[in-house]
Amino acid sequence: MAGLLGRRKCTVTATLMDGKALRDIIFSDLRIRVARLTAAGHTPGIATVIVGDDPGSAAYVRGKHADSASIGMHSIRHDLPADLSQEGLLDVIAELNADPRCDGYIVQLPLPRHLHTGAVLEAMDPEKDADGLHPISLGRLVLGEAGPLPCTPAGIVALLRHYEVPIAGAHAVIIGRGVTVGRPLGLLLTRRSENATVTLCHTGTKDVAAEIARADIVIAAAGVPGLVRAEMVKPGAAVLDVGITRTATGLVGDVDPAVAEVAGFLAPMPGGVGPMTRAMLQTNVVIAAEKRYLP
Ligand SMILES: Nc1nc2c(c(=O)[nH]1)N[C@@H](CN(C=O)c1ccc(C(=O)N[C@@H](CCC(=O)O)C(=O)O)cc1)CN2
Ligand SMILES: [Mg+2]
Repeated sequence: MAGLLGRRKCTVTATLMDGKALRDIIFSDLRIRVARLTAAGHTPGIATVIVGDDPGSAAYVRGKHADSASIGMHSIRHDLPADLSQEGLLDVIAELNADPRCDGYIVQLPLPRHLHTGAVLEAMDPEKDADGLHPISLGRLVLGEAGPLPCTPAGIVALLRHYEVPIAGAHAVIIGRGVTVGRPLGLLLTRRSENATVTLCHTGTKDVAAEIARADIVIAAAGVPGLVRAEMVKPGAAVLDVGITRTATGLVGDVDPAVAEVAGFLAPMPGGVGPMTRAMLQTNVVIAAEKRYLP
């Protein structure tokens, strides 16, 4: 806990939600499933598409390939120049849609501003949508039908379940309405299988602190360093930090470390939700391959 809380004297009450430990458990299961597919004649494959050279995005993509190698999958990389045209990107998407070695793929977000993210996601084969961000996948989520789930929201629900945080009947406050986290997480937590009551906060929310104070579960995905402070949090609440801001001194989350003195559960950044995002991506690809190649 010293790394999390620095040198301040404090009394930690929160159970740390260890995303790396849960990721390792998930990867052990995926290794077995990948071996089964390989024995059946098809080694599953993931592909990534990244446009431009943003160092953060490049690091996430490297992580995705390292993860797939570690569970025995093969992977395909498309590292494309920042000035790539929309047509050029759609050509790569069409290639991956047709490639039988690729069971699932992602387009790393955000894309450069001149590219139309919605049109790119829509051009993907929904059966190969490893991120759960295709409009058909999001529509299935709205309708409560089976389909790939967006990785960060799915990872958050898996963490809450693993640590037996009560979700049904809980009041969950999500801060941030982005398409990769906040918006689909609201849909996920309000499914009958989760049954939470959700408040989705955003830049138009009048009093975010008042919303946080009422929450049993707080998910901070705003990208505002230290947004959630100890005095805002209901004692015993579960707090999950999804925010990542790159500063001169390193990465900073949306949750002030002193929250660990008040919360019942804390998923810190790093080491909480991030590794679960990675685990859910590999899971989505293995599921896609199983659907295609196992009876
Ligand atoms: N196509 C997608 N783009 C983006 C997604 C996504 O799910 N699909 N999510 C984020 C980036 N992301 C994966 O792509 C991602 C973010 C953070 C982490 C992570 O492990 N974070 C670490 C801390 C960061 C670090 O150590 O460098 C942690 O929390 O422990 C993994 C994946 C936006 N784009
Ligand atoms: Mg754009």
